[in-house]
Parts: sequence; C-alpha cells; structure tokens
Amino acid sequence: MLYPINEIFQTIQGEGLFTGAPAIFIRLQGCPVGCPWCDTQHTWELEPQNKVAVKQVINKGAAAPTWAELSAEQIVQALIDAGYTAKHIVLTGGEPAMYDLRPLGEALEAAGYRLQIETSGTFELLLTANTWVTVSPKLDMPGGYLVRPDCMQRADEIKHPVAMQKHIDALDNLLKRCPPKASTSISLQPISQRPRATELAIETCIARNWRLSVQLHKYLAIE
Ligand SMILES: C[S@@+](CC[C@H](N)C(=O)[O-])C[C@H]1O[C@@H](n2cnc3c(N)ncnc32)[C@H](O)[C@@H]1O
Ligand SMILES: Nc1nc2[nH]cc(C(=O)O)c2c(=O)[nH]1
Ligand code: SF4
Ligand SMILES: [Mg+2]
Repeated sequence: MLYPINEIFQTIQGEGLFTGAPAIFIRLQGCPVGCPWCDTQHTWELEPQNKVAVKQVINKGAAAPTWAELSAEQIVQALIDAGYTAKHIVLTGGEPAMYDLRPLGEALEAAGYRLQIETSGTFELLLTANTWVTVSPKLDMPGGYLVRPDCMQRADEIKHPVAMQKHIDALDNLLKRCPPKASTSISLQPISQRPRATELAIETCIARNWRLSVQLHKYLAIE
C-alpha cells in the first residue's frame, strides 16, 4: 500500500489535548471537503504533475502542493533517517481518513511510535485500535460530506473550529444527532486566530465547561 505524502516534519503539537507534545507530523495529500478557511488548501488536490521524489517531502519547510508516494516501510525508514526524537505521530492532511491507515499504523506502532489522527469525521476510519482520534467535525462545507456517527463514537477528542455563534449551534445539533462517548473531550478552536472568534470560544468554553484549543504553533510562528 502506497500513501501520498505532502510532508513529514517534527515540531510541537499546537492543537487539542496533546498541545505541547513533541510530535512528528505526517501530512497526507488530498481532501475533498473544501473548508473555505482551511490552513492547508495546498493539500486538497492530488495532481500527477506535482509528484516528486521522497526526499523532497521530508522537512519541506514551506507549503506546496507537491507530494510523494511512500509505503509504510519507507515512512518508518524516513523517520529513522531524519533522526527525529518524538515518539508521538500526528497523521493529518489533507484528509488522512481517505486512506486505509491500518498498514501504516501497524508499521509505526511496531517501530515504537504512538499515533494520533486529525480528521474531519467524514470518512470511515481505518485505523489501529490504539490510535488517538481527534475529530474536527466539518458541517455544511462545499464538498457536501456528512459527519459520520461512527466517527463521532470513535472520537477520543472533538475539536470544533468556530468563528460565529452559528458554528456552536451546529455543534450542538451534531452532538444531539451523534452523541460521543462520555469520556470524549470537547474543545473549541478559534478559526484563524480571529479576535472575535477567540472571544466567542473563550466565553462558550467557560459556560459549557469545554476546553479551549488555540493553534499554539501560529502564536509561536513555528510549523
Ligand atoms: C488542516 S486539518 C487536516 C485534518 C483534517 N482534514 C481535519 O480537518 O481535521 C487539521 C486541523 O486544522 C484545523 N484547521 C484548519 N484550518 C484552520 C483555521 N484556519 N483555523 C483553525 N483551525 C483550522 C482543522 O479543523 C483540523 O482540526
Ligand atoms: N504545530 C502544529 N500543530 C498542529 N496540529 C494540527 C496541525 C495540522 O495541520 O493538522 C498542526 C500543524 O500544522 N502544526
Ligand atoms: S477537512 Fe481539513 S484539510 Fe479538508 S478542507 Fe477542511 S480543514 Fe482543510
Ligand atoms: Mg496545520
């Protein structure tokens, strides 16, 4: 099984419950969901003319629509060759759940890593049992994909992007339609560090006893 990889790099997890943890990010190419404010619009299309050599996606350092095709074994070897020290891996994208991530997860876990996925909850999750699942639900996006009840049930963490009250209302409706496990953490993440979005997220988190997730890496100007 080959995976289309936009980039692999090591940094500090900037979002959600693992904020602050050193982490290796594996960013898969391709996403049809179409969030207008998406941070990674360069990962949406899998264009054949943007296919590059493996070494060009390791520590790439800049946003680009280029991608390389790697097997699970090549990915494990790339992490070793890069000399990364983190043991926490974040599978993101793009939409990583478009792909069967079980062979990759098994190879990474056998090599001593633990896994987290960042996903929109719009594709069936094909993951190892131990993978930490962060669902960032995408409601009413242009691609027309629906958040799946099975993803909401599997979520260890729900991290909802918000800018306006209507986004909180939409999350309330989703939580009614697709209730998560009692142990699932719920957080609000302000969209693009907008001041009004941040104020709304803070107020709502305090009122609901939810967590706040700021994108720490943006405040620190790191990857
Ligand atoms: C780029 S997405 C990739 C993974 C997956 N497609 C998803 O949406 O969860 C990773 C995380 O970044 C969040 N995100 C993307 N653009 C953002 C923005 N402009 N402001 C805040 N969060 C954003 C997403 O909601 C998601 O939690
Ligand atoms: N530092 C850092 N933390 C992140 N957490 C989730 C990210 C993502 O793009 O999925 C991300 C990212 O791109 N950088
Ligand atoms: S689902 Fe994720 S990668 Fe896809 S457009 Fe939305 S935020 Fe971006
Ligand atoms: Mg990001």
